[in-house]
Amino acid sequence: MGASLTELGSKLAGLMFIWGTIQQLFPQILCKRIESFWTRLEYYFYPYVQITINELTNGKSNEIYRHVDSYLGTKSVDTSAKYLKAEKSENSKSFAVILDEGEEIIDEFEGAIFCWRSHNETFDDNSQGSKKTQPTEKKSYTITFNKQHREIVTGKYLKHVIEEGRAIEFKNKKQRIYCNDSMPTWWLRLNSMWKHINFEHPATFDTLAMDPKKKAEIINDLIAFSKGKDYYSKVGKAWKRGYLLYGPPGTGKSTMIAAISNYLNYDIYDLELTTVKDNLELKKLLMETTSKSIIVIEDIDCSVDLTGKRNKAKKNKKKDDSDSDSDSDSDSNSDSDSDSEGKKKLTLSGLLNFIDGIWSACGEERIIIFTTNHVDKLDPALIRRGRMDMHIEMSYCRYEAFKVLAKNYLGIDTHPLFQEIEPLLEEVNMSPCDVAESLIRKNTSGGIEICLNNLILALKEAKEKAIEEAREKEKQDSERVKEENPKKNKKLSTKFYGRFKKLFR
Ligand SMILES: Nc1ncnc2c1ncn2[C@@H]1O[C@H](COP(=O)(O)OP(=O)(O)OP(=O)(O)O)[C@@H](O)[C@H]1O
Ligand SMILES: [Mg+2]
Repeated sequence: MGASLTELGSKLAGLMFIWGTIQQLFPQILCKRIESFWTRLEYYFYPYVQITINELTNGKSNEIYRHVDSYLGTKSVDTSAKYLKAEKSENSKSFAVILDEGEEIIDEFEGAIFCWRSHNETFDDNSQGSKKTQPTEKKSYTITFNKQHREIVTGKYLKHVIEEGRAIEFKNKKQRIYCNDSMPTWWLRLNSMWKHINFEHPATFDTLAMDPKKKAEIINDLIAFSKGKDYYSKVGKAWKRGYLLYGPPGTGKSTMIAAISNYLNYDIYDLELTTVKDNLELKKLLMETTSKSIIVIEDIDCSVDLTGKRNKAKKNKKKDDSDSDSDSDSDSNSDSDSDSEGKKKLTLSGLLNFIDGIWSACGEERIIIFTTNHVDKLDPALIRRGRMDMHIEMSYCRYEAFKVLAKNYLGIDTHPLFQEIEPLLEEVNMSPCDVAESLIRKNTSGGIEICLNNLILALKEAKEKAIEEAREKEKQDSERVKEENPKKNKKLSTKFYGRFKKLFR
């Protein structure tokens, strides 16, 4: 097809030359007649249409060109094209193979054939008005197809190419982690409120130690979310999802965020609430986040005092009207939002609006994650379902989670010492972080067995310590009860003594 098109092109160029000569020789009316006849002839004999996609339009980069580039990059590897180029951009994880100048690719879509050709013209540019001309490159792609497929191209095919290209770019793009910093106002007027670096955390769901059922549930939820564009628009909900990760220190909450980011290839916006001045700044920060991203607020219980004011408001309300119920929704919070000096500041209702207010729908496909060590300290409105859709408990390391760590750190699926470790892990509350610490010593101390024995020792010590602490606590509690209610205790003991006597009389 490519060769026939080239031949036809050169024949047409010849005919155009003849046409130019005719135009000079014959009067205008005759020329018009010949022109319309020529158009009909051309339409009959040359049934192809061509669309050009330039790299630059009006001096700016053309987004469609980039998507076509990515799309053809994947196609070019399994075609007969001989001259290909390998390129890697700064923001890409891997290199891309693209067509070299003049190469052709035949693509098929819904039974129609499309011929893509890459062009690279170099010309002397003196558009700046300077005497010296600059050699400038003009890159483009042309797509040639039979005119009967015009509707497929404009209706479906180009859309398909752009979407596929965009998906390839997204898959190859390097993830970034953004953080907000306190900056002077003049700086923020000129720059973004977020600073970023590339995110290269090695955590994945495979290396994350947790109950496999729970892990599968989370992965399925993430898949459903990332493919849920149509569903969310059908039910009329903003395309976002909230996850609350809670559990003791070292149980993998931050690691889970990295695993989610790597799984979905989303950027992370690590929101530091303590540097946010007020609700307006929070809103601006939200507006500067992009789609396909994770907004994270770590240790939300310690970030700012979001619960204090609310509790105060509740207490006052209770005082005024002891019968009335205290509502736990954001609306009830508005009174407590302005502080006593009337200054605007960051409030709980500001944060609630950030999560699911009307502004939260700017941008789409976003995940919001809160982490905390103390879930009970959080305001119920902040974590109610719909805001934090999935509550995930990151718990101490049990046997199933240990097996993942053993595989990661020691490269083993089973070992005779596992039999001894299993019951200990069910009894002892040890975080995956501490278990990993025993296993990571493999390189310095030698063998697998030594690592496992170290772990057994650590578990036994932790068990002893826990028993000791429980005993101590029991002792303290009973002493406190005795101190607090000596009379009551006396009464109770005489009462029980009386009954006891009755029973055994
Ligand atoms: N579930 C886990 N799976 C794999 N590694 C884990 C897990 N939990 C902890 N680790 C290891 O322990 C280290 C600390 O974990 P991480 O920072 O994710 O804990 P955290 O729950 O966020 O703790 P904190 O509450 O103190 O922020 C990590 O570097 C990771 O290697
Ligand atoms: Mg953490």
